Amino acid sequence: MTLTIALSKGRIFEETLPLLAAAGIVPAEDPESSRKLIIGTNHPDVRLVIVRASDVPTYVQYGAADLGIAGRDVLIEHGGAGLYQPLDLNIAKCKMMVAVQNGFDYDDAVKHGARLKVATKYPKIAREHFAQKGVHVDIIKLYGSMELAPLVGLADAIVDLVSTGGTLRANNLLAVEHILDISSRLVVNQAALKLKYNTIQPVLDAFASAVPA
Ligand SMILES: Nc1ncnc2c1ncn2[C@@H]1O[C@H](COP(=O)(O)OP(=O)(O)OP(=O)(O)O)[C@@H](O)[C@H]1O
Ligand SMILES: O=P(O)(O)OC[C@H]1O[C@H](OP(=O)(O)OP(=O)(O)O)[C@H](O)[C@@H]1O
Repeated sequence: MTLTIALSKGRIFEETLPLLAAAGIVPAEDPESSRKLIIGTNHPDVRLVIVRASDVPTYVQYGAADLGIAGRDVLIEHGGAGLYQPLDLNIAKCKMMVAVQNGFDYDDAVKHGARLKVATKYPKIAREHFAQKGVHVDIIKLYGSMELAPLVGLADAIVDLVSTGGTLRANNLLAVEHILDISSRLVVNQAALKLKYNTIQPVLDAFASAVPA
């Protein structure tokens, strides 16, 4: 029975290679250098489909892929319908933070009930966070490079992923609030798990045994 695994290029693909290896799966090509979107493996019945990170849940939800790996950020924004999420893989770790330009008094703005303009690729997470704090916000949806928004007056604050903090520092920004710890999870199509149980379960077990500390 064919098994299709949805992955994104870059850090998730790189950090998934050891997990695939634990399941005895070795990709036939490197998606960084190949333009192919369907990549075979050493198993004739296992293939990888290479999609945008934020599209992984959609491919798995509709059964176009049986399994996928996606960040918690992406899964929250997607909503998780039709997905079984059995395993935190502890890869692609980072934090979802609120950041502002150095010199912007975030605490004071919050204390005085200012209405904040918040630029983000993660509107659901941002909306929920500020609703919990009781802060009024206008969410400005962006698709990348959120760090630019406060520098050019598009927003007062951003909600974005932070790992080393290097991108914030390079752009004169400061993290002012931690929202969530993020890592990537294995997602499985709920129908596929039942129909292909004998194929999928050993892969889940192998991944579970290889999750980094
Ligand atoms: N700097 C980082 N360090 C560690 N993990 C990260 C970092 N940035 C993002 N991630 C995690 O890795 C996942 C994939 O990130 P990646 O940069 O490959 O895709 P993207 O550019 O965010 O997505 P898309 O292509 O859909 O816009 C993110 O969803 C997040 O969970
Ligand atoms: O704290 P740091 O270690 O600097 O990492 C944070 C950066 O990493 C992510 O971007 P990424 O590198 O994935 O680029 P992208 O926005 O093109 O996806 C994220 O959107 C931040 O900009």
